[in-house]
Amino acid sequence: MTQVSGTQVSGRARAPADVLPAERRLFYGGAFHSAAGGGRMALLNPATGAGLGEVEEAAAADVEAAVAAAAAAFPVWRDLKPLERADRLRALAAALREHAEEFALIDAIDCGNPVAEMLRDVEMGARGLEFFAGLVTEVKGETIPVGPGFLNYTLREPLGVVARVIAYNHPIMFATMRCAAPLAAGNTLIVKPAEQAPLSALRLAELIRDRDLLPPGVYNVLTGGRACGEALSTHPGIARVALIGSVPTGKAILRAAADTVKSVGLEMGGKNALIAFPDADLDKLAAGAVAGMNLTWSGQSCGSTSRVFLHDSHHDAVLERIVAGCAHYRPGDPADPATTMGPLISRAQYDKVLRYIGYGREEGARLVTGGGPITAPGLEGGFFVEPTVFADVTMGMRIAREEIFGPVLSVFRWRDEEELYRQVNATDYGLSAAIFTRDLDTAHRAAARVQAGYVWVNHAGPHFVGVPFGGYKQSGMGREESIEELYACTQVKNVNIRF
Ligand SMILES: NC(=O)c1ccc[n+]([C@@H]2O[C@H](COP(=O)([O-])OP(=O)(O)OC[C@H]3O[C@@H](n4cnc5c(N)ncnc54)[C@H](O)[C@@H]3O)[C@@H](O)[C@H]2O)c1
Repeated sequence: MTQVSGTQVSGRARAPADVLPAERRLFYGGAFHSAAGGGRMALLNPATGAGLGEVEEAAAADVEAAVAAAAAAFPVWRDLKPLERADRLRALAAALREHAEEFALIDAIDCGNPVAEMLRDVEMGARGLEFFAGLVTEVKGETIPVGPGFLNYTLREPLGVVARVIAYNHPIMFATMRCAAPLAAGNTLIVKPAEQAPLSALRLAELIRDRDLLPPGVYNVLTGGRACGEALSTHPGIARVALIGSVPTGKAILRAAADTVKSVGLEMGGKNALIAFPDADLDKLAAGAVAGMNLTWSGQSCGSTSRVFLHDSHHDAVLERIVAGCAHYRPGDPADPATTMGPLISRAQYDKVLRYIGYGREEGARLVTGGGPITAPGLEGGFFVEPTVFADVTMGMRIAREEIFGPVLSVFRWRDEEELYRQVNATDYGLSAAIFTRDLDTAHRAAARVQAGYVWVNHAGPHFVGVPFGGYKQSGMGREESIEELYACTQVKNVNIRF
């Protein structure tokens, strides 16, 4: 196991203190400010349990000040020529790439995801900014024939101040790619990073300020917890609140936003199914089942295919290969480029995952591999749990129905296709699904039957910039990473002229 001491990227040794941002205050109106109530939140390195200092905690008064700053910047940003807005977003993407190693390392230390993967997140962030920069001229209207003597047209206008409340599992990617659409549409933004991993968003704010990348007040960062998220969701000066987070949080935001009738976007959890048909290529299927679990970040992905439905004809052979595939992950210091599996984010998440492993055992699932913490040298203080696979899982069990958000895979055995769909769709979630078959008819038939917003055939896991991502049922409202997200950050005005 890698000793958890100094950190390195590309062979250059750096101490964590050198890379973590010094600025821990709230960022709004182009400057850093101390939290009005003096609140602070402690941060931990989840791989070691070591402290990473504190960040300030925004309370209602800080939300008030940030909303005022974002509202003041709105007309400036809205009225910038669209192509100039696009230039600013592209410059932000370029700055992100210039600092890719730094951002990846900050996230590795702060959220525990391995640095090699976080470099990909930075690249996704930059690509997302560039993608939406390219769409600025799509914030456009249309003409509608209403009869002679009239001209009827629509305009798409930005909403105003948008709040972005985000989860901890891809901090810099969510603070960039998933913030690009509101900015491209001409809105100003308040980002509330996850309380567990806010440092890369603060470093981004520093960069925006130091390099004058965006006008003051356009991109604001409020570190804080639930109270800050709640204040953003209820504030009358915020026109839209968009969440990446859990279903309970999404429901709370939906309720909180009702009084001010805000636009709401929700990207929430999943209990996603991978369906294996008898004709699937067994090696690719097993590799897909392992890849779909996102074990690199300990399964902490909304899209993880944490329910695998293997056909009776290949069940045992594939299960064996899945277990072998899980063994290839190398837990270690997330700042080491050779590490391929990071820890869970926190003690609370670690306890939750172990609790669910307990439920699996108690409810009669068969533990095939894993099932406990990883206690290798150098990782004692970290929140590592073994890749865990349960077989003989049935829909009555909690591990079959509830999102664990950890490295726990539930394997089902199926024989009857109708019963398969019944079980696949028997959850309140509907984010993603994966289908493995060599037959096109089967692939299309299954894709039509699964109640999920994002479907992979013969692979599992990747996202594609420009492709609508979002959930059916309680997994979400709206679609992101695509032009649909841009439209969701606008409102349509209709103008009817009589000559
Ligand atoms: N669909 C997606 O794109 C996507 C991506 C990543 C994670 N997720 C989901 O996120 C969850 C894991 O992340 P988490 O544990 O950080 O989620 P969480 O819901 O606990 O927290 C997400 C964010 O919401 C804030 N928050 C919490 N309570 C709030 C409230 N009442 N009002 C306003 N804001 C509030 C948190 O401070 C945090 O910033 C999982 O369910 C996962 O599936 C979804």
